[in-house]
Order: sequence, then structure tokens, then C-alpha cells
Amino acid sequence: KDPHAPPVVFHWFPVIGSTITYGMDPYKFFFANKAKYGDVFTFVLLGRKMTVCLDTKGNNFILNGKLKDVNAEEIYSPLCTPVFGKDVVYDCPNSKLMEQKKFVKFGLTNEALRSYVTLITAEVENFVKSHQAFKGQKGTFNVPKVMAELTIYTASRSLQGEEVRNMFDSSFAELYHDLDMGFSPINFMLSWAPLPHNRARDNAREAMIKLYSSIVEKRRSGQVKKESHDMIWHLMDCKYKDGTPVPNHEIAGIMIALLMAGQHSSSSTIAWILLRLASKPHIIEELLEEQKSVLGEDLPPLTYDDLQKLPLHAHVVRETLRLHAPIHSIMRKVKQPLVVDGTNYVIPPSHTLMSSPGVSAQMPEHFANPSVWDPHRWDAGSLNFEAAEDDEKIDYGWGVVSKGTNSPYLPFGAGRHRCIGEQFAYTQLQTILVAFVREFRLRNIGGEEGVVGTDYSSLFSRPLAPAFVEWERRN
Ligand code: HEM
Ligand SMILES: N#Cc1ccc(COc2ccc(/C=C/c3ccc(C(F)(F)[C@](O)(Cn4cnnn4)c4ccc(F)cc4F)nc3)cc2)cc1
Repeated sequence: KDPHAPPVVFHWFPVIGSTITYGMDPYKFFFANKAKYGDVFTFVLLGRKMTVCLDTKGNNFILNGKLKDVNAEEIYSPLCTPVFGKDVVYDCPNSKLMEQKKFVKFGLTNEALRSYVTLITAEVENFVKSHQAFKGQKGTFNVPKVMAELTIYTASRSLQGEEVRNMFDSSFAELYHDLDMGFSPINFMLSWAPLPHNRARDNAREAMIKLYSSIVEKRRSGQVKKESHDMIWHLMDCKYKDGTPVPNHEIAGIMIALLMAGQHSSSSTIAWILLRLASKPHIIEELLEEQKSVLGEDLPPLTYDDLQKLPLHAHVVRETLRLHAPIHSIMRKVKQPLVVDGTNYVIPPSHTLMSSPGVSAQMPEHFANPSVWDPHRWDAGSLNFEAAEDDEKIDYGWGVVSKGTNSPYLPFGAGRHRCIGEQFAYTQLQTILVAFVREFRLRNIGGEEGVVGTDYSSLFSRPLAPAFVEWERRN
């Protein structure tokens, strides 16, 4: 028994190990084993030894790990490369990923985000007036399904651009669906297996790369005037440090990666937001009040600057991400024997590290009544955790970020692999929220309390579907 190895979670069978108990409810699994073994323990996931490091020290140890010690692409490439395509994100050296993240981060300018608020609002207003689910004065709708549709329309119209948005009304939706079939946890292991869903994924990827490349060619030929701030226009102008422009197939790959990232994370989050509000309808009225008092009784068309003046809307998003982070587990390959900070555990290269920032976000030590969804816990000056001004900052080449060293709240990760979509996500989510609050009252069917459970079976945690709520159009 190696005194320097973390304790191993008891399991009956090799290979299967704890796969089922972890896969059914990762948070329940993490908290139960945290109580038994502490913040560092190893479990078996489909034959792989996963060493979990929990709480703020665990988050920091894994997310701020050094390149020589921990590696993301070895774990994520088998899943992501067949979906995103060659030479982008995890199919290239980390230094190239850092440059690609810089391109995207610097493409999300305030001017771009400002234009997105108008475009997203137009998409939502058109959606709530014409969609099948919202015929008449009141009714019920399946929140996860309808929000998945709305998310793809709003994201494609703004970040992806008009050509991609228009393609979603036809062929693209089918291609997206086939590609998405390949974006599932089994493909951490079986991504190269010649299974039907993988062939459909590969065909869809090649077709989508051709479509994106033809959009780029048409724009380069001068047939299309630059009248928007979508990410394709921006990437067409970007050059790597060595002077080479971004090739068409890499523009396509990056756009596909942004489409997949944004779709799953945003549609899960906006669905949770509406389900939580339906369980606490009085907060919807508070949100409407906030809009009227800040923007005026007549509720003028929303602008990007308005969003910065609606704190309760921001806290609704922030609190939803505290309890419903779309990414529940973050993984890294161990590259060389690694001593876990503050312990005498040595983790060998045969192990994979697993971080779950959602655990520290639901610990009573960091948040009072952690399982209560309460946006007001974030009100200015309230007792709970406020971002420590002095937390360390660092720049990996795509902009200064806080290392989040002691933060128990990291829904967007931390360190060199931290999310660069946060600003876009907040803009999209808050803009949709503003429009829904103006248009509808929502409540649980029969007015009862509570929200549906969480589906952990796919790559992103999301509400168990179907999940119906009542809506009523405000006159
Ligand atoms: C509520 C919305 C979102 C959440 C909660 C979220 C969460 C995360 C997390 C936890 C990571 C770190 C992953 C890791 O360390 O392995 C990450 C990385 C990333 N996300 Fe997001 N994300 C969101 C939206 C988006 C959007 C809208 C985009 C693109 C427009 C995006 C693009 C990325 C990229 C490019 C990375 C970097 C991956 C790397 O460096 O390895 N995300 N995100
Ligand atoms: N029995 C059983 C049984 C067992 C186990 C399970 C489930 O087990 C697990 C284990 C781990 C995980 C990990 C989630 C994970 C990690 C990385 C990514 C990503 F890389 F893809 C992403 O970060 C995503 N992203 C970023 N921002 N927004 N989205 C990304 C980055 C850059 C990029 F450009 C595009 C991207 F989209 N996606 C998801 C999920 C499920 C189920 C059932």
C-alpha cells in the first residue's frame, strides 16, 4: 500500500469501478467521497485512474497547473478534434491554442458586444411572436427544448454571422445535429471507433468546414459588404505571431468550436434560469421592476450599456451558474510525478486529474445555505464571498486574467485554459432574460415549488427534459 498515493474509492469491479455512481450524479459522488477520504482521492472511471482534488486548493492545483506537469489536449483531443476539425484548439500545440484564444477574445470587443445586444433582442422578439410554443395568450412550453432552439438562433445571428444564421433555417440544423452526436462522453474513449454516430459526425464536420470556407471565400472576393461584427470577419483579418494568416479550414474549426461551446453552455444555463424563475415567480416581477426603475417605465429598446446597470439580472445568471455549472468535471493528463500542494501525495503519470469547481461553489463553508437558489446572496455588501481584489493576475497571451487562486466560484474555470466566452455568454443570457421578463409571466405548472433534476449523462450538465412551465403574455 503506497503511503504516498491518495486513497482509492471503494469499488466492486475493475474497469467499471465507480463509473456508474460518478456518471449518475458527479456532485453527490464528490461530496460523499470528500466526507470519507478528504479533498484528494482516486476513483476508477472506465478503467482510468482519476485523481480528484477538491475545494479552492484543489481547483488552484489543477487549473493553475504548469504545462510541464498537466496537459489538457491529450484528454480532450480525441473528443474535440473529430468535431472541431484539424489544427485548432486541442489539435495543435498549446502555444497555438493561446494565440487562437487571443484572436477570439480580441474579437469580442465592446463594439461587437454592443451590436450583439440589438441582434439578439431582434431574434428573441421574433421568436416569442412566431414560435409554435408561444401561440396565443398563455400556455405551457418545454423549457430545455425551446431554449436550445432560441440559443442557436441568437448565437448564430450575432457571433457566427448572418450567412450561418440563415443556414440554420435549413441544412445546417441537420449537420449540427449529426456533429453534436459525436460530442458525447463515450467519445472520450471511442472517438475513432467506426460507429454510425461517428461516421455521421465526420460527414457533418467536413460539410460544415466546406460551408464556412465558402462563406469566407465569398467575403474575400468582395461580393459581401462588411456590415457586422461577427467572428468570421474578425478571424479573416487575424495573423499568427509568425505572420501567417489563419487558414480557411482553421477559421472553420474555430467557428465550429465556438458554436459547440456556446450552444451547450448557454442553452443549459438559460433553461436553468427560466426553470428557477418559474419556481420563484416573484423574482421575475423584481426583474421587471429593476428594468422599469433603471431604464424607464416605457422600457426602451435594450442597449449593451443598459446591461451594466441591471445588477439583479446579472446576479440571476451568476447564481444559476453557481448551482448549475454546465461543465461539472475538468480533466488534465499528469505528465510527470506530481506532489499535491499541502499533502505528501505523489500522483503518477498513469493518473488523470479531475477538478470540479462546482463542488466549492456548493460548500456551506463558502456559501450560506448553498443549495438555495438566491440571486440576492450576490447583492453588493452581502455577507458572502466577494471577489478578492488582490487575487493574482496572469497573462497567457490572450489577455490578463485573475488566477482565481482562492476563489470558490469558478464556473468559467481558471488559468491558461480559462473560458474566453464569459463576456459573450453574459451578454447573450442577460439579453434573452431581459426580453423574456418583458414578454411573459412564468410559473411552475400548478404553481408548485421546486425544479427538475439534472441530466449528467451528456458532456454538459443540463436540466432533465422534458421540463414544462406555464407562460402568460403580459398585455
Ligand atoms: C455559461 C457559459 C459558459 C461556461 C459556464 C463556460 C465554462 C468554461 C470552462 C469551465 C472552461 C475551462 C475548461 C477547462 O479548463 O478544461 C471553458 C473554456 C473555454 N470556453 Fe467556455 N464556457 C461558457 C461559454 C463559452 C462560450 C460562449 C464560448 C465561445 C464563444 C466558450 C469558449 C471557450 C474556450 C475557447 C475555452 C478555452 C479552452 C482551453 O483553453 O482549453 N465558452 N469554458
Ligand atoms: N456511465 C457513465 C458516465 C460516465 C461519465 C459521464 C460524464 O462524464 C464526464 C466527464 C468529463 C466531462 C468534461 C466536460 C467537458 C470538457 C471539455 C469540453 C470542451 F473542451 F469541449 C470545452 O471546454 C467546452 N466548453 C467550454 N466552454 N463552453 N463549452 C471547449 C473548449 C474549447 C472550445 F473551443 C470549445 C469547447 F467546447 N467540454 C466538456 C463531461 C462528462 C457520463 C456517464
